[in-house]
Amino acid sequence: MEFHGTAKTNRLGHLEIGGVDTVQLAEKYGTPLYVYDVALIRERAKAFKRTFEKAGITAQVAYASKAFSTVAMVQLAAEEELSLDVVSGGELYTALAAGFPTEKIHFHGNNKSYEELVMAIEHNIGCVVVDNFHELDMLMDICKEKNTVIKVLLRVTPGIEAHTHDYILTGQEDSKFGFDLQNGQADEAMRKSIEAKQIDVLGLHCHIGSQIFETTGFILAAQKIFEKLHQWKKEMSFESTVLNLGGGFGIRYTNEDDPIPAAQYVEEIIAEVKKQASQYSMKMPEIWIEPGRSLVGDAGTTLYRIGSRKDVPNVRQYVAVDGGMSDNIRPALYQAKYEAILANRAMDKPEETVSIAGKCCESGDMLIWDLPLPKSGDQDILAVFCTGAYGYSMANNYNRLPRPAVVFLEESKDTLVVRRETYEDMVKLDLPLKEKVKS
Ligand SMILES: Cc1ncc(COP(=O)(O)O)c(C=O)c1O
Ligand SMILES: N[C@@H](CCCC[NH3+])C(=O)O
Repeated sequence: MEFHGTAKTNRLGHLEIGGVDTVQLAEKYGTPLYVYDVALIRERAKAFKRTFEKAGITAQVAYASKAFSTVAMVQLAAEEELSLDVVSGGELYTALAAGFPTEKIHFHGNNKSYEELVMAIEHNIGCVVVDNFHELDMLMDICKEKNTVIKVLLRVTPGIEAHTHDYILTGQEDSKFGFDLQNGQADEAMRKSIEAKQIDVLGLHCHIGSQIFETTGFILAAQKIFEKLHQWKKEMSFESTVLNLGGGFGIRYTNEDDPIPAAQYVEEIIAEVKKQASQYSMKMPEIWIEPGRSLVGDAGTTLYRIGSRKDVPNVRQYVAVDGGMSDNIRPALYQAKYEAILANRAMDKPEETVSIAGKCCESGDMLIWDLPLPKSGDQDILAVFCTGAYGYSMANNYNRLPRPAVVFLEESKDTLVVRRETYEDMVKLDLPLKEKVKS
């Protein structure tokens, strides 16, 4: 199996990441445990930025924090001079708590509340990505009341079916997101925004989906958007200064995945935008992108301790770990596939095929089906790779399982960035009906 980033086997035969022995980490912090290879996140961020710089394109690379939003991660994004995409008051609050520069925050979401919009405006965030008419009206009201102007992008739906799981498609016509580019909605939104004194339209946004392996969808989206921009230039004298083509760049979870390098997505997008701008004699817009998964996905690994085993003769060996769909819901939600090894016996060859079960009370709580592993037993440490995106951020307390801690690894140092939830945390929001029931 191909390791990601700084992951390797050390002289004890253990999996090491960022120069730190993961077996020692499991001892020190307990399991399940999310660990991140910080150098790999930095490398991914630099690769995106470098590609724009090399091409001489003014750009913003906004980290889509929904992939993994914590104060430390947002601070890391700031260190790497990324912008930040937030999609809720909670993500915005996290960014503010991290001290992220507010002018580089972009606020997304298909149902932002009045309170969330007020929060965004009061903190002078960089721009709001407007999704629908309801939001546009609220924004105008709030700005009128506060006598201010808000910079916006209009999110458009270009009518493109990217090749990915149905649940993570967003650019198709029948989508809950954005103004439809073809049925007149986007035209109306643009007209309304241009007329409103409180709205400063920087340009358009579009996000076609997630875990996408080819550039065709991005190219098509750019073409459709430019067709529309050309029309708006003639009809409304509108020229876009920004074109945000979203995120969605795919990563390799298993050998079945064959993504192109980040730089290639960006190079092909730049080439198409240049071509379109020149074809319509329009100014080259700034290009913004919003990678989430491709910045943090393969930098994350989850460490579990193996517990019970169940043999279904001639059918399957179930091997259970101390986490599951509560810390990684992706296999249950999208039939997502992962690779894993035994962190404490990283050199051992596979001897059997087992299926990794979680500990939640659901038959569907299976993390990996048919995984080749060395003969494993109680207390072995299973390392599941590529859990850095939409793992911690989609974690939950089903069965009142406390969410795992998160540790950053870099230059042989481990730093706890999210502490493990405790049983006390599990009941801290509960309000009792009475004093403890006496037995
Ligand atoms: C609007 C928007 N931008 C960016 C992203 C990030 O996507 P990904 O993590 O696939 O890069 C998403 C999630 O799909 C999204 O909805
Ligand atoms: N949460 C999804 C991706 C959705 C991204 C947000 N639009 C995943 O784990 O793949």
